[in-house]
Amino acid sequence: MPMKVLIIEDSSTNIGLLKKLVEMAGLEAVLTTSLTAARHVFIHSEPEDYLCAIVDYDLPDAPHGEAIDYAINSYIPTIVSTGRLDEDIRHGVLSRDVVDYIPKENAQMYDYLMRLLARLQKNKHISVIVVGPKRIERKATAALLRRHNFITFECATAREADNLLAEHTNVKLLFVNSAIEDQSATQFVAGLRKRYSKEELAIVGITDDPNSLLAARFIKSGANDFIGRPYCHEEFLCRVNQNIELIENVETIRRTANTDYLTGLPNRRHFFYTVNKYQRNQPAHQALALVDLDFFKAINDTHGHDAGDTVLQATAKSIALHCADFIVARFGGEEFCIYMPDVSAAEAIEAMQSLCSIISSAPVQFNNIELAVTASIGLTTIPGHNIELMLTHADKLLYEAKQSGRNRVVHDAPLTTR
Ligand SMILES: Nc1nc2c(ncn2[C@@H]2O[C@H](COP(=O)(O)OP(=O)(O)OP(=O)(O)O)[C@@H](O)[C@H]2O)c(=O)[nH]1
Repeated sequence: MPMKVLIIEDSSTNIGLLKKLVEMAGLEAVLTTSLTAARHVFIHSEPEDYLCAIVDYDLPDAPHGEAIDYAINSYIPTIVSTGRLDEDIRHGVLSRDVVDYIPKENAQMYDYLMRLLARLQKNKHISVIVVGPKRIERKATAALLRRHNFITFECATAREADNLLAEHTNVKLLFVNSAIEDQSATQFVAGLRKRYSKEELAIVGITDDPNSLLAARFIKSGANDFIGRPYCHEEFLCRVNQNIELIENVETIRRTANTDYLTGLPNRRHFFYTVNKYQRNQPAHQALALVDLDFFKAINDTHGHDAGDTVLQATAKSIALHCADFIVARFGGEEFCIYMPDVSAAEAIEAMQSLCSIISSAPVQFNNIELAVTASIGLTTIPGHNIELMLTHADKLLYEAKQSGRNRVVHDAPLTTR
């Protein structure tokens, strides 16, 4: 079920626009036109059902931001929309615990709102650690982050921060105060940088003395960024988002570079990288299979290239599902590769024979036509071979499978294991 967004807005034009934006973000818009109506709707709800509220600053029954207080006190992260933005209103908005504000007059701001909604959804899965000697300051920073839906952890020392990092895998951002007590903050940052790259973990240094040289020292020690206290909330948010987005962009580039565009399976490059990592541990058992669709050219020639693509996607799905414990990749064309670490020859033979049957017994649907598909599989199970040698062997066995009639597995396991 999609999460909800509570909209409290009295202008019918804006309410329609906000509804559309919220729905475009894959969320459910709950529309109310006054504070009274919002109270009525929300009384039957749980705060957990709501991703956030978008609240008009100035409503007929709440002219001074009272609806904002209502949403915040109901534990819903609150975004304020406002038609006027003089210094008084800006101060009135930012003195409350809001996520952000959007001035209504600017069309660009709706684009900003879309990004904010996406950000709030993603942040629910991102952890941030705040390290600093003073409890009250840590709590204030963590509260600011929680407003944006981040999962937060706080600690006083570098040692505790190390433990938190070891315990939690989805930490993407770490704030460290320059005055931590058990280690110099810059040494701590330099140590972290040996273990976590800038694209894995963003580190932001904090100092109470913005005029010190600490900013440069933090950055030179490997911090991604630096911020002085007391924070300007808007600057704080911009820096948090910028650092998280950088990490996400690198993740996207990495994922794209490692993935086959048509099937979504890992590509050849990623396959080699992963298998090499496994082989460093010299597994006692290992097997490798090359899976090649039979007469695939005929499917393209008879039904068109889109039909061929659909068959490749369906086959990739079957392989991924059936070989979830193995490392699989699309090698190119109609050829897939499966590396099976720590499985005996007998288990590998059984897994590949069953894959072969699964492919041949499930014709692929394309434009109301059933396309029969079969695959030939070359499987090598000889221990101790490196990946290149395994591929050469599997390729020869695949050739034998094709020559001896297709739709079969040919392997090199000794007779005793069969
Ligand atoms: N639709 C589609 N076709 C592709 C793609 N990549 C390669 N092909 C086609 O796959 C076909 C492979 O043909 P062949 O190498 O002759 O293999 P085959 O017809 O399966 O014959 P055997 O392997 O001997 O059973 C070629 O026609 C390629 O153009 C792709 O991404 N999509």
